Amino acid sequence: MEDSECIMCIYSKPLQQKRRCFFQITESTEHNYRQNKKYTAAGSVSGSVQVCETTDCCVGYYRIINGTPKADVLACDRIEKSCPDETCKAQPRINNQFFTCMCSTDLCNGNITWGKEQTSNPYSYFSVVFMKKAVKPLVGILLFMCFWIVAAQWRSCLKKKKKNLQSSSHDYLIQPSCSCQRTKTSEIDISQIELQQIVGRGHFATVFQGTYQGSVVAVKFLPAAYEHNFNTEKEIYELPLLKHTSIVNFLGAGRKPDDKSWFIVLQFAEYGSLHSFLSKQTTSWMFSLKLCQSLSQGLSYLHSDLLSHDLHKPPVAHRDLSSSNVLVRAGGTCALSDFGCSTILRSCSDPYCRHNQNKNMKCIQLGTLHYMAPEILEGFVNLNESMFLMQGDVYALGLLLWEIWMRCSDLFEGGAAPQHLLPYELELGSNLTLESLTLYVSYMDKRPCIPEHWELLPQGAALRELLEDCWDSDSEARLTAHSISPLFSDCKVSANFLRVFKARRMAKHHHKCLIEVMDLG
Ligand SMILES: Nc1ncnc2c1ncn2[C@@H]1O[C@H](COP(=O)(O)OP(=O)(O)OP(=O)(O)O)[C@@H](O)[C@H]1O
Repeated sequence: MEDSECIMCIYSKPLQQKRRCFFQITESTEHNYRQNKKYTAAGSVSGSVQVCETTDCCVGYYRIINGTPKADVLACDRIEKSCPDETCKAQPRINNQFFTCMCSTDLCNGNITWGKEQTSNPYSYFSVVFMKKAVKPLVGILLFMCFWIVAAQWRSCLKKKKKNLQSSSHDYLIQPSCSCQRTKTSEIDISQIELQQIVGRGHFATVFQGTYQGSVVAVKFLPAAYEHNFNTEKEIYELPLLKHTSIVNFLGAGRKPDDKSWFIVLQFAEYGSLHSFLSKQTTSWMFSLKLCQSLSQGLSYLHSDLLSHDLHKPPVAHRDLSSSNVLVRAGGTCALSDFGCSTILRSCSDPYCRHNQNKNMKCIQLGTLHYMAPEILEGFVNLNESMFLMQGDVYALGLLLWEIWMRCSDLFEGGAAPQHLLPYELELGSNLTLESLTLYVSYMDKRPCIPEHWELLPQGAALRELLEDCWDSDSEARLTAHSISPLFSDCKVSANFLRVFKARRMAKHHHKCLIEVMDLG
């Protein structure tokens, strides 16, 4: 009886079939070899059909040649994500020349479909885009005039509403899950600081070494016109619970009475920026791990959403991570700094909180170009989506780990690590442009070169895997900062980094450190 019930139950349930997608990888395209390999591994391939191993989505990468879409890559998607569309709807990538699509029915990626304003003929689509571009300003002016008249009538009404909002925002401050709390920092009088030499310059700031209340400090001066940057950075430092060993310690801020410049007083980092540190010296394997560990812990902490004793620290996306914005302290640990472009990711819709969120587009242009994630280069980042901003930081973290390991003498024969280079400096030169970088990183899907001989080192494969999982072109496929930092935690010095690292990777979401690091020194 039991047996027959069991058989009935098997036959009454439809067998869960795996998704089948068209498979094609055009070898002649410049689409990256590594990426192609990952698509090949996404399922078993038989001729032009792939049976997906882990996902229910088919993907297509198309480009327009003589007005016709030609498939570069057709395959199963590499990671599980939502793809509700039954047909493969075109999503433009770069300059409307490249399109991706994603869909969830068998063999749906064989045909790319076009949205309302797109047509099956991409030429017509481009002409629609062109028309839109040309007509837009005219329509814009007309609309603006209409709105201006209406706006005048509604102005007084809006003023009233704004008043109401401001008063309700005070109630809001006491809600910890979505708070805009700040810690009170004392204002510092510039006469209390004894300034010494300049130790750094950025796009906006000049940084001095100085002494304040008997301690060595760094004083970051911003010209009077950069009040917005000053306020953004100060606001981040004043968030409750922001103090962490891997985030530079904020001591206070103020304004100089003479030239009205703003200043921020920070704990002094003896080795300066990671950039200047790596330019001057190489590291041992253990030293490099210390740098990587503290760096990833700092980012994980910055991204965390913490609630402790009625204090709430919302997640923060740095958005300008680079080796110039990471400092190295005397103990050989990293500390994150320069939060002038950062965004506080509050999970609230209250306008009072929202208006404080930094959506400064200038930052995207000013942030060091080299570290910009492909989705940021392509302009596909929705500034309202926290995940995208944080995963942009993880991409930059991958580049920073690469930068550190490229200066680790234990990873090079005879200890001869190459001179320090920024990511993509070797491939694109020191004056790289947004266009060349977008083409290289986004379309060609290339990344900084990982030395081939690393494969022969016990930890080489693990390093490659970690880097590739940080700088994946698909932001959702990247590791998160929270999952990276435990990889370095409490690492005992012992043999076989690779074996234990692999185990660690399989248990990606465990928070216990499983890595035991090989000491090559
Ligand atoms: N606490 C510190 N200790 C030692 N050096 C520091 C410290 N803070 C900053 N510096 C030095 O000053 C440089 C510029 O600082 P910072 O990056 O904060 O300026 P910025 O104008 O905001 O930079 P960016 O051009 O990235 O926007 C750093 O790269 C570093 O060399």
